[in-house]
Amino acid sequence: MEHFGDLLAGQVQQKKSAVCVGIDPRWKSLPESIRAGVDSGDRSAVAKATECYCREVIDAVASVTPVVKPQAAFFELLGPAGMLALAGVIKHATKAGVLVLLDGKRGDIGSTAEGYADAYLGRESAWGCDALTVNPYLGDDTLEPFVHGAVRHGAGIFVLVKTSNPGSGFLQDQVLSGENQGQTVFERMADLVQSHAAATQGTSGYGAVGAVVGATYPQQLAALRQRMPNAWILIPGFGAQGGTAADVAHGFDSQGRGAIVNSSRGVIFAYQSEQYKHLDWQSAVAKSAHDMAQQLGEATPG
Ligand SMILES: O=c1ccn([C@@H]2O[C@H](COP(=O)(O)O)[C@@H](O)[C@H]2O)c(=O)[nH]1
Repeated sequence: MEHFGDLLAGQVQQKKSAVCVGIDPRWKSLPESIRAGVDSGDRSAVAKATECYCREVIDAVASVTPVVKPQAAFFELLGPAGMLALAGVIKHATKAGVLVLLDGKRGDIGSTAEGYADAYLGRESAWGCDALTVNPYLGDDTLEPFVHGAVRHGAGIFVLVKTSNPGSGFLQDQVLSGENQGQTVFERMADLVQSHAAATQGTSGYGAVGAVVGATYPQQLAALRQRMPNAWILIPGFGAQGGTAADVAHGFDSQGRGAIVNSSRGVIFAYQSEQYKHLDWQSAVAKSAHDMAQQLGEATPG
């Protein structure tokens, strides 16, 4: 079984791209040609059309995208039919040679966490994902089952450390007292992630346990890169949330490795922007992913 950290490193190297395309299929933003004739009140029909759109997005970006990140929320809101669509999207990406990182932000008490880990992680699991985002803020005991599950199933996890949203400082930037005096909550979390990443590292030097750090906090991203030398960093917040290529460059190591940068709306709805309006929607999506890969390549070291 290939080690997840090495598998991702291999894919990034092969495709010469650190782009992670986020699959957040908001129905109202889908191309007119996909929505035509579909009753927006019929969840089953919407889910089928959504799956169709997501498959076409994946085909358009597969050559330049080592990994896609379906956002569970946009499938869950379509009910059971949406979950079937999600399963179809995961299978399609896998067949297209693209790794699947499901953005489900799971987290619960240990025994339940074990259930989530076994449900989602690894190609043989019910959902067949290569990786999953995990919310660790219930405590270290709730992270462990995900770490063990990832190792057992040859998969990876990305743990929320410093999230991209404006309110992330409310809890994550709080300074601790006592044993860890002076550290912020997110630094303490980063140290926990690094210890799991080091313990699970493969030949690439990167582990099966990675971190989520927002592009919207470039200074913290730079510091966290140093603090977690063995952790892959998933960087959301590029594009639509304001993060730039110069901002995310801080998340890569000195050889330009160790990070993947997510853009959802900026890529999958590229046909809505002035820049790509002259293209058909699939070409607009493909071109924006290529342009993003180029921008990242130019901004990163190595
Ligand atoms: O800190 C975080 C963690 C996750 N996300 C998710 O990433 C995408 C971002 O979408 P854009 O359209 O590129 O803004 C979305 O699914 C978020 O839930 C994040 O933004 N920040």
